[in-house]
Amino acid sequence: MELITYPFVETFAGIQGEGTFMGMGATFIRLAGCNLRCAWCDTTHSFDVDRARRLTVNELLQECSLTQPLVVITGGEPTLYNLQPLVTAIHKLDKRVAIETNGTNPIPAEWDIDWVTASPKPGSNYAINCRPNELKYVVDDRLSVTDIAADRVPPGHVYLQIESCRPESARKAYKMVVEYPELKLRVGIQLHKILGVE
Ligand SMILES: Nc1nc2[nH]cc(C(=O)O)c2c(=O)[nH]1
Ligand code: SF4
Ligand SMILES: [Mg+2]
Repeated sequence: MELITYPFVETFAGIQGEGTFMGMGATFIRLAGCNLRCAWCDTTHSFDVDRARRLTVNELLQECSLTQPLVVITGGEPTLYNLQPLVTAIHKLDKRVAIETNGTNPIPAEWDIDWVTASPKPGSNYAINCRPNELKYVVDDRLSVTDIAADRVPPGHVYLQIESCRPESARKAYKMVVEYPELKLRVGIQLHKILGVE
């Protein structure tokens, strides 16, 4: 049987900079390739699948030092690949697995991912085709409150993330939280960018 390989971009130990687990020590695994092209994407270096090294689960785990309690699989769009073998291997090392997805693809329950962060994007008309634990919307000029699917996650699990630290985005996120209290939104930041780390 042919072993599954993943297009590998980078790994680093740091802190989860976004969402519910913000500030927690995390090992990041970034895979290449994305089915969208967002105007303000901050990981365009993950787009080129052809240039990425293809690693088996074992090779990937050798590459990463899984020192942190949480492992965040991100991209790009990591759901383009069957993540089940990778998640199973990480669980055997007694680590929890979170994923960062744009929400366009279903995530099979068999993958057994512990925490799904979906960040619906304008390029997919804010599609959510998985079952997220939390939602993260980048507040750009286009985002409207009608795009926000607060009913898809438990109350208080929708983050309005400020786009590229822009003051207009921060003001818009603030206003949305205050004007729509019934949606139980939260302003979200990217702590790693404020701290100047990866
Ligand atoms: N520190 C840190 N936290 C993150 N949370 C989600 C990230 C991502 O790029 O998906 C990310 C990232 O790139 N760095
Ligand atoms: S979905 Fe994420 S990785 Fe893909 S283009 Fe948009 S911001 Fe970049
Ligand atoms: Mg990032």
